[in-house]
Amino acid sequence: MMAIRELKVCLLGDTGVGKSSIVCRFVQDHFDHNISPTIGASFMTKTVPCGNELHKFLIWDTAGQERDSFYTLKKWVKELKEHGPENIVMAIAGNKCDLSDIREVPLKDAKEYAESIGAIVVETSAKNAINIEELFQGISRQIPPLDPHENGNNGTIKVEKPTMQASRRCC
Ligand SMILES: Nc1nc2c(ncn2[C@@H]2O[C@H](COP(=O)(O)OP(=O)(O)OP(=O)(O)O)[C@@H](O)[C@H]2O)c(=O)[nH]1
Repeated sequence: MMAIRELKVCLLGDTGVGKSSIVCRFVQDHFDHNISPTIGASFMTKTVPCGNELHKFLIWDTAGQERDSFYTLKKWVKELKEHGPENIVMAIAGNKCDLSDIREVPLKDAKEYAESIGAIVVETSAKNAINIEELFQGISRQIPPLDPHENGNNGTIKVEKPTMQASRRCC
C-alpha cells in the first residue's frame, strides 16, 4: 500500500511555447504538430510513483497570450511570489530544445535566472520527448516525503497501484 499525494501543477507561459504539448507528452506520451491553441484552460491528471509514495499530478494547462516568453516568465514569477502559496515549487521548462539552432533565450541566462528565484530549470522537447518526465520528476523531488507517523491524517489516500488518466483528449 502506498500513500497518494495530490500535487497541483499550473502551466503558465506565452501562447505557442508548447505548454499543452508538454502535458500531452507527459500524460499520453503523444505529440501533435497541429495541436489547437488552448481556450481558457484544460485539466489532466497523471499518477507516478515517487519513493514510497504515489504523486498524483493535477495539471491545469492555461491559454497563453503574449509573445515574449522570457519577459512573460518574469511577470508570472513576480505574480506568484506576491500572491502564490508559500510552499510553491517553480519549474522553468525551456521547451522546443530540438530547435536549438533558433534559440531565443541563452541557456546560461535561463539558468542564472532560475537560480536567482530558486526554481528548477530544464530544457525540454515535447516533440522529441526530451526531459519531459524529468521535469515532473524534478517537481516531485521538491516535495518533502510524508511523515510516516502522520499516516492517514493528512488528506492522503492509500491505493494499490499507480493509475494514469486524462479528463480530455489533448490531441
Ligand atoms: N519543434 C517543436 N515544436 C513544438 C514543441 N512543443 C510544441 N511544439 C509546437 O508548438 C506549437 C504550439 O504548441 P502548444 O502546445 O499548442 O503551445 P501552448 O503553449 O499550449 O499554446 P497556447 O495554448 O496558445 O497557450 C504547436 O505547433 C506544437 O506542435 C517542441 O518541443 N518542439
